[in-house]
Amino acid sequence: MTMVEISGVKKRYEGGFEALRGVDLMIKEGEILALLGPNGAGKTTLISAVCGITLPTEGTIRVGGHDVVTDYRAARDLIGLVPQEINLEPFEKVINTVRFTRGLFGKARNDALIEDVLRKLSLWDKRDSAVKELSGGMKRRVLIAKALAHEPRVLFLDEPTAGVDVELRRDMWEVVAELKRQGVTIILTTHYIEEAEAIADRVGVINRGQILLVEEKDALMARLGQKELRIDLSDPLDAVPPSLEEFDLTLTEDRQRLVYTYHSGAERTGIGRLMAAVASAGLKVRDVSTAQNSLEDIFVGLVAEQEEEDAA
Ligand SMILES: Nc1ncnc2c1ncn2[C@@H]1O[C@H](COP(=O)(O)OP(=O)(O)OP(=O)(O)O)[C@@H](O)[C@H]1O
Repeated sequence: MTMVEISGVKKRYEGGFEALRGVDLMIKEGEILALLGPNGAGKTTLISAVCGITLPTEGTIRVGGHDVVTDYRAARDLIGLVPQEINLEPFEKVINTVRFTRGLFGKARNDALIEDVLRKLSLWDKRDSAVKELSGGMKRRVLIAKALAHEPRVLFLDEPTAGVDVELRRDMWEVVAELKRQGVTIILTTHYIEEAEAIADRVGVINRGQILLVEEKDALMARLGQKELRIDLSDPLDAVPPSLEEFDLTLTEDRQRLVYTYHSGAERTGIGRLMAAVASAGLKVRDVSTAQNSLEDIFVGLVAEQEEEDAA
């Protein structure tokens, strides 16, 4: 079942800036989608639109089949939101803050559930502390607890681990894994590829208000796992020698470097055989180096493509 359905969504802010330029995205129930993108890409705007905080200028969004504009209440009831900015009542006790959120959503009091949420987020010992006494990382945990207090079916995490320590990051990942087991759909925005790698089923890349790619994480990771072996030669070559044909090498323009592409995760990379074949072909090697495709390379490539398209 499709849990979140975003069709043709555009958002133009007052003043004319178009933060979303036609977004289509389907998210299945129980799926974890990580949305990656540089600052200002439109991640927060998109989440705000799905949560009914920002009104799209064009397009429709449904959550659990409910239109977030015309059927706001029903859609919003399904959603938990962990915002990027900490917006807590400083003098309130942790436990009351979390209980209050549940009440806001019209759910009956459930102390066992609140205790469970607070324990999972290592907040139980702090339940009677005033929010203002907590560290920044602890406050972020409270935001997550609040979002979970009304048992959402869809959870949005807007850069949940930006600027937090490794321990909280791991805790958060565990909480996400458990929610997934319960069938909760999770959408998180992040700048960290390792975060997407750790928890996402699919990864989307957004830039300048457009989704540039949505791909199964494993496929994306396979692409990220591609490496290049660069062999610098002492003497320029006219062409790749026929004896090296099977390695599908490319010769760079200066004719002094052979480039071999392989998969770093593969059992057999073929590097040993290649080097032996290079020596047999009588080529003198001056240096070798390797380079890995990073998400940044993928970003840069996608962004360059997008700019070319925009210019066309
Ligand atoms: N209320 C607003 N009025 C006008 N422009 C806005 C408003 N909110 C956001 N923008 C602009 O829309 C663009 C997208 O912002 P958004 O916060 O959605 O990006 P983001 O991908 O979440 O970025 P970050 O990673 O920095 O949080 C930015 O250029 C931002 O300046």
